[in-house]
Amino acid sequence: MKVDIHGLTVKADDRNILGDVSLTAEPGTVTGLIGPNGSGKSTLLRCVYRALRPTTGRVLINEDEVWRLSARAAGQRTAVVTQDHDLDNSFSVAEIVAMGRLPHKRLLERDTASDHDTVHEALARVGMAWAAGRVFARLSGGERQRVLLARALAQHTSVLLLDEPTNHLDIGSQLELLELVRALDLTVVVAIHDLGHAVAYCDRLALLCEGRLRAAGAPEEVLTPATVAEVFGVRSAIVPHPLTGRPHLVTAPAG
Ligand SMILES: Nc1ncnc2c1ncn2[C@@H]1O[C@H](COP(=O)(O)OP(=O)(O)OP(=O)(O)O)[C@@H](O)[C@H]1O
Repeated sequence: MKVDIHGLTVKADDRNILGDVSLTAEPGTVTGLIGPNGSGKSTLLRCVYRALRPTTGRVLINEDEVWRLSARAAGQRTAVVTQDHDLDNSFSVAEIVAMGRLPHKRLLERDTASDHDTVHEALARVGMAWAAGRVFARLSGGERQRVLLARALAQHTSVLLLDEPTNHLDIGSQLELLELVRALDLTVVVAIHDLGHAVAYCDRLALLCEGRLRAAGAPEEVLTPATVAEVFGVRSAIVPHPLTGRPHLVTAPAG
């Protein structure tokens, strides 16, 4: 499913925290949202997953405006992994992941054998099958992050939104998660700080700066040395990675 963002503006405290942002994420691609702290990445994602109504503008998922969909219909299309979660401390990991099945179930419908299979497949996919019976709140930050990704995968949506998914993860787990996300064949929109990861793992990038879309397109078109210097204040170059041959962004302090 395609995600179409048209003229999104969000005003708060008399200022535009997003100003007239338009962007399309095509099916089967990974779109990276990049930009300095406070540039509006999370706000943009929140508008897509209906946590925030924009002041003006629209978000369409497969031609349907998200606020015209029921919460259930929206949950069948879009899954999200964010940094802030407010989950009851006593839930087990399997119970947390099973929540991903809720948009597909009727009120008070019990979990089926197929739901259990989906939960365990999703946990296995993120390397957390061993933790199914553990208490979610007692996991490490990185383990919790992987469980929340499993919950999103168990939701079986076409669109996956990720807000800083590699936070808390060690470098091996970061690369594993990014490889997994890239192989999913979903419409993925991911807010990501690490520009090296953004270049290596995203098909397209959207660079936000003070709530405005500064540039969008292929990573090499967006992260030119001039743009990186202007927006982030560092020198940069995109070079072939010595180990993988993939494009790789290297940075150095401004000279
Ligand atoms: N509800 C709100 N009321 C007022 N200002 C807000 C609100 N939500 C976000 N902001 C402000 O909007 C700006 C954009 O915030 P947002 O969290 O979208 O940025 P971000 O690019 O995700 O930042 P970071 O990289 O630091 O996570 C920030 O200046 C933030 O303080």
